[in-house]
Amino acid sequence: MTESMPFLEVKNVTKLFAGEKISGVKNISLSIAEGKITAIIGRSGSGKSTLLNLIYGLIDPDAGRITFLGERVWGPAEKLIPGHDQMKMVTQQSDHLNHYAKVWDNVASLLPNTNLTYKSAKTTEVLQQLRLLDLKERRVADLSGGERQRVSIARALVANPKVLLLDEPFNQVDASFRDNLQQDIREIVRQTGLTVIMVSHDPQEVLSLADELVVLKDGEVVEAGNPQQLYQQPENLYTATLLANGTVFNGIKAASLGIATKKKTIMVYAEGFYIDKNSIENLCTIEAVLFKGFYEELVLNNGTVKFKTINLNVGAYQTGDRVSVTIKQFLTFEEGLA
Ligand SMILES: Nc1ncnc2c1ncn2[C@@H]1O[C@H](COP(=O)(O)OP(=O)(O)OP(=O)(O)O)[C@@H](O)[C@H]1O
Repeated sequence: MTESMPFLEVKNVTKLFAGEKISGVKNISLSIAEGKITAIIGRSGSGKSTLLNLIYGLIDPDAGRITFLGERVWGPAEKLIPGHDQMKMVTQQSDHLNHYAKVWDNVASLLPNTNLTYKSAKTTEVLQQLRLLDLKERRVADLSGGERQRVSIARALVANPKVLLLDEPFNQVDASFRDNLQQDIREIVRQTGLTVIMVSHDPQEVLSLADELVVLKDGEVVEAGNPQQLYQQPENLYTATLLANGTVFNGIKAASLGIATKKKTIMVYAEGFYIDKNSIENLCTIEAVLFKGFYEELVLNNGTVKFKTINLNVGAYQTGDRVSVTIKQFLTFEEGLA
């Protein structure tokens, strides 16, 4: 690959579906960086899966083109077996697994028998990377949902694809299992230079896992950048509400909290408030204390507006307490509330 050649490029791609209302993706252009994890985020129906399917070549664009390593990605209209040879996709359904075969065979069967030493070594390597080696003799039918997802990913990786596409792959996996799997994927990316493009609904997941975020709204890219930048300085209210837990106010309500701005909308993240039990400025009532484990969510009301904040000092506040609230930081937007 030459220096100037983009790794994977989506250029002015449109794919529309006729339905009650026209939907799909519209005039999308983006460049995917090699060896990085790019997450596509957006509300339900914003076109995330459609974009992933277009990149993989599972559907044909109406207009525009996708190029991978300088060559066009062809869709089913031009290609008999859909899906690019150097990409692999894993979705929530692990239907392609043979549930009655062992984990080992499900993974090894993707490699040819021309070099049995390589086949065995590569299968061992991938099973090890995905912490499946101890389960290699188990039938897929006897595995948990999370373990099956690991097998699906191992199967996808055994043939050394350049790109792994993940469509909400961690949805059915419990939180601790998901964290471990995410760390393992990060490690594989670091070790092998694999490029990952994932679709996710989960803000925690994309913020901790992705190097780059692409935000889709109604089939269009509204914003893209690294997670920290998009979390701290989103250009759009839409992006802020996708990524952060916070409260959105109009100007009048914001004024009641001491924020003066000409912008239409204000968002304060849950961590943007400062609570003080001992001050009498800007008093608010605690309407609810929601235990979340190592922190609590407090629902507060100042008589004009209700909002939520987090409190790490678990047990310090009770429902009905009056506390002083100061806003440490907030974001302003020209957009009105949707
Ligand atoms: N094959 C299809 N035929 C008709 N409409 C479709 C088809 N595929 C997708 N759509 C529509 O295109 C829009 C985008 O769908 P897509 O599945 O890409 O969204 P998404 O962001 O992945 O949503 P979700 O998060 O709910 O999975 C939706 O309105 C959907 O109904």
